Amino acid sequence: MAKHWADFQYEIYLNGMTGAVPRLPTDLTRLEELTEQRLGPGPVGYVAGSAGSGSTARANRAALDRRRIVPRMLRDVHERDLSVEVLGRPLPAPLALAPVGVLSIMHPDAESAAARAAAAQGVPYILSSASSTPMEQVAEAMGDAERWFQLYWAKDREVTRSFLNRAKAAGFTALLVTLDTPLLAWRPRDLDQAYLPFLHGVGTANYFSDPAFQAGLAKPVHEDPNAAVMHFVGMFADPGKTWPDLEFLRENWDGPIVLKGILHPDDARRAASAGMDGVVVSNHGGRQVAGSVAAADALPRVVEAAGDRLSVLFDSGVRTGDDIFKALALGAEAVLVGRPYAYGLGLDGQAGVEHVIRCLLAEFDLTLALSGHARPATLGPDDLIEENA
Ligand SMILES: Cc1cc2nc3c(=O)[nH]c(=O)nc-3n(C[C@H](O)[C@H](O)[C@H](O)COP(=O)(O)O)c2cc1C
Ligand SMILES: CC(C)CC(=O)C(=O)O
Repeated sequence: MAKHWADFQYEIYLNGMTGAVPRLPTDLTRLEELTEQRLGPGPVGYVAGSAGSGSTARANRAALDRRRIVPRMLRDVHERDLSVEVLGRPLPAPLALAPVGVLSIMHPDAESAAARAAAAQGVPYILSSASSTPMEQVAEAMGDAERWFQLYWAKDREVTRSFLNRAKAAGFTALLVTLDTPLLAWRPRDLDQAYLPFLHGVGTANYFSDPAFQAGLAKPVHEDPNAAVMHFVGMFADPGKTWPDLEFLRENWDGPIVLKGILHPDDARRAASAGMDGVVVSNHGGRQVAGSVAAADALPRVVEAAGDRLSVLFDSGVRTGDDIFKALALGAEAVLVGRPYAYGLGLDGQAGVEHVIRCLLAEFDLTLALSGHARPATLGPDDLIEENA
């Protein structure tokens, strides 16, 4: 019998018989405010912030909220199985932790704690290129648990080649290449506080520990850390890249490659033609293009363009189990969640991240059951209506 994630609900109630209540709220939309109270506006501002006036982040939420579930009755949901296969890998549920860099601004155990939480709950951890902990150290914290690597595609080919070799050697099985961040967007919350973690050397661990990166420096990192930071800023992304450049990645990575940040169906078609394995429909949680299409509004057209040639994953705005239901009903195979687990980490370390995963999946399991489904595979567009469409 598959695990029933919904059992977390009764675990909480039964613990309550001895006077215990959850350390963190089970409505995950409350985490941002709590984290800000606990950690102050600087770091939380970086995590919570988005591009421009925040219209894309708001649109992400509105597009999910506007879609309403139409539950079905009497369909035997007694035994349920949330497991799915994504990129040829069996997953216990259609959820992975999104790549979120610079996590040491939230908690000293940073990515290692988040990765351990993902491993404990069995969901894939996607490590950011801009992590505050070197990839080998995070991999070690995870044992043989499922891990994927997110690539910021550097200007310097040798650094990219070196990252791919290191990630492979450290057991990362899939590569997510983020395409929506060739430049850092206009982010007023960070600008108004003049706060950017990278300038303080946070989020540079993979680079500073990399022989190919070090080869580009006049002096070792510890002798001139400011020069190392400026070298990172100048090379971590490359606005000059075009579609034919993907060949280099295909040649240097033999596992699945997924393009993150796809919103237009033609870009999904190009991804398939370029031999990619999947896409993440994402607007980077509203952090890049202000005024962008909401990720959930872009999803159906990308799913149609992808056909059976690409795996389609989804992120940007997922906060609840019913959001996962909606993304899957619109055609995503799985979702990634970003900020909520970063807040969980900030509030309670590894346990906080595990709390976020368990809440999301318990609520998804219950939403699935209460709407007449025993498995993610039976979800489809008929399960939703769009208000005011
Ligand atoms: C603080 C922060 C750092 C992030 N760092 C990265 C990163 O290094 N690489 C990447 O591809 N996406 C990064 N993202 C974007 C996430 O992977 C994901 O697309 C986004 O958070 C999803 O939206 P959500 O936060 O609403 O769940 C970051 C997001 C946040 C909030
Ligand atoms: C700009 C990156 C290095 C980090 C990131 O993706 C983000 O802050 O959204």
